[in-house]
Amino acid sequence: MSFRKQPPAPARPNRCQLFGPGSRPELFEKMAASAADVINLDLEDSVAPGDKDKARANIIAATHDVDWGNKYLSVRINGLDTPYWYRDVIELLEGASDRLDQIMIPMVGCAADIYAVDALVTAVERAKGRDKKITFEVIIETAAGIAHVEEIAAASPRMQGMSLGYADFAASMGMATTGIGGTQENYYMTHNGQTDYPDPWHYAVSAIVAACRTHGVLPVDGPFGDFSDDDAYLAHSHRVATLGMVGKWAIHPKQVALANQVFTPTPEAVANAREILAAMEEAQKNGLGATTYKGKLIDIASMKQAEVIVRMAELAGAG
Ligand SMILES: CC(C)(COP(=O)(O)OP(=O)(O)OC[C@H]1O[C@@H](n2cnc3c(N)ncnc32)[C@H](O)[C@@H]1OP(=O)(O)O)[C@@H](O)C(=O)NCCC(=O)NCCSC(=O)C[C@H](O)C(=O)O
Ligand SMILES: [Mg+2]
Repeated sequence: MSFRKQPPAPARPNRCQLFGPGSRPELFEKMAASAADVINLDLEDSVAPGDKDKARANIIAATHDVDWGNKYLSVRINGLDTPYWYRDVIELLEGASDRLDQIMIPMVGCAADIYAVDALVTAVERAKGRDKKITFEVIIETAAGIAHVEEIAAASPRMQGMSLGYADFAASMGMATTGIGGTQENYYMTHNGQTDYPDPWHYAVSAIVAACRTHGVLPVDGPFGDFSDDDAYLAHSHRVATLGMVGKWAIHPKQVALANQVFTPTPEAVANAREILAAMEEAQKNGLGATTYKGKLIDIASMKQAEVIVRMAELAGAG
């Protein structure tokens, strides 16, 4: 491994991020009562242009009036190409309580976008004497965002999370689909009469995971639009969990349990991981760097893989 050790990601559960429009305050208590680890109150695309000011006021009030328990509370501001984002930042940081944990920045295309928001956030925090430093999550959802994904992951010490935004990403890349995540009807292969549907998002997911793991940021999967299809949500979530993502958005409350199911290691997976660690500990006592477990090779790298599973379970309170 490089002499530069890979920094750990933030040690907090992030299995599911439940979204809700700031223009629908009647949902806030329901979101707070959900099993989601993270709450994303939205000022961007789920809020109509005419409702931005009212949504902002609703969210600021909710940071004072709603009991969010131990959830990580995040607010998605508007993109830097809009006339709203600077008011979102200023009014949130001048008016929200210190229950606010994070600002989510959409449509990020380069490190300078993060620099701009960081400068404004830092100034208002200082002006208002806010001791609790706001963290950042970004959404990678444009061609520029994926092209510059690593500089974005490294752009600020506030960076804690990075999500893939499927709808805007597909539009920005010029993809011939209106699907939001999952396999796509026209992205298929045929051979000897057999048709398979590979994953059209694999490159973006892997690029985000690599950038995040290099810089100690949580890689998170964004929305899955068809909330009537649980099986497809689960399949998509298992794919991105296998590739290294730690959680997924829920755009409807019924998706929360599905995300928690996928991103909480099963008792069997945790037991298996712990047995691998025990087998390697025994091997190393006998001066061995590699041994077999259930008839397969395990070595020091297997310990690191097992530690990922155990750590995920511990963060989810299932360790
Ligand atoms: C998708 C929805 C518009 C559906 O709303 P609605 O029709 O009201 O839902 P239901 O009637 O099925 O509601 C059933 C019960 O659940 C409550 N509910 C609904 N939504 C939520 C929620 N988000 N959190 C908590 N509770 C919720 C209803 O009140 C009902 O409760 P009850 O009557 O007591 O049984 C709506 O779910 C919604 O707006 N979801 C969030 C959409 C959103 O935030 N979108 C932005 C993120 S995705 C995105 O922006 C794309 C991304 O950037 C990209 O580019 O890919
Ligand atoms: Mg988007």
